[in-house]
Amino acid sequence: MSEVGVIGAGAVGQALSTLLLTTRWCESVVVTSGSGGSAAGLVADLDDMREVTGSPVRVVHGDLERMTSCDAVVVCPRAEFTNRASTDIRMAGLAANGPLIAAMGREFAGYRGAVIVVTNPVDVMSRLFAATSGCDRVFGVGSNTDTARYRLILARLLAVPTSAVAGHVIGEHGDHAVICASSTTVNGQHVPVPLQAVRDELAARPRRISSGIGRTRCGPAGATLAALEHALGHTDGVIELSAPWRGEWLGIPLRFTTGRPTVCIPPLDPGETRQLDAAASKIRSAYDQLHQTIKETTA
Ligand SMILES: NC(=O)c1ccc[n+]([C@@H]2O[C@H](COP(=O)([O-])OP(=O)(O)OC[C@H]3O[C@@H](n4cnc5c(N)ncnc54)[C@H](O)[C@@H]3O)[C@@H](O)[C@H]2O)c1
Repeated sequence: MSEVGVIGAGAVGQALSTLLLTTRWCESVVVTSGSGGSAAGLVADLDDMREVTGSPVRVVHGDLERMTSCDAVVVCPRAEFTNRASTDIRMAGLAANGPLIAAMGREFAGYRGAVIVVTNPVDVMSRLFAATSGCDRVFGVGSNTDTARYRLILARLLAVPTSAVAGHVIGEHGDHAVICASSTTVNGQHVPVPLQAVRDELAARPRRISSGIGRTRCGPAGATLAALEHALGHTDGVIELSAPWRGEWLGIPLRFTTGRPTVCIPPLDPGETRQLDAAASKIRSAYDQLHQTIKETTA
């Protein structure tokens, strides 16, 4: 049994806490939010759900210090800003969310649990949290949602069940996502992937969700739950998460065995290799720029 901390009681934090209550593998969920009001509201709402469903999972409101005794912490706050970007939408959160995540990371210095970062741009924020906290079990959620969407889209385009499709989306959780088409199989056979159609739908899907229900929440919450289950050793298997690799941070497949990850990059063709290099370089330069700004403003 374990205790999970959720930092941020917005769309993702709410959907994730609900999932944690219904999946029932943890003992308690500790929730915190910026003003405290949303966390208190969420705790009361979940208490009601707990009573109705008979879930054994306790939900409590706690501060960041309380979180450091949790087995795992999910970092999903969002700083106040208006996102007016029409491309590279997730990267638009860099300047607003960076100082918030850096400050939070410092609060977790010496923390030994697993940290799952959701806040965008997630590949940069995961690296920032790892650098400021010194924690060595930090993973970012994003490429696993992209991979799930890829499998759904390809299955629909090829009229096969999703279970027949094996493939990954890696790199940036954003405009520089790399579709590993050359290693994708359907029923174990390599297939031609209609790349443009897949890319168009991968870009359209989050927009459709946000314009319909305000924010993406259920997919990312599911992806975060899966990341927690792998990082805490409840599930073994491969999952695409943002993690360090060859001096860079980006979404890559990790094979977890009892909570321990090993990198398992699929074979890439030359075009995919170039795309992955471009994603790594974009994430690195965004991180370097942010790191410099934070250093100057905290000096
Ligand atoms: N990586 C992914 O796959 C993925 C998917 C969806 C959303 N996201 C990102 O996750 C973040 C959260 O998204 P959301 O839709 O839940 O946002 P939201 O605006 O609905 O909720 C944000 C929450 O953060 C809280 N918060 C603000 N400052 C805080 C602080 N200092 N301490 C604790 N909590 C604080 C707010 O009170 C609010 O409860 C965003 O950056 C979003 O872009 C990432």
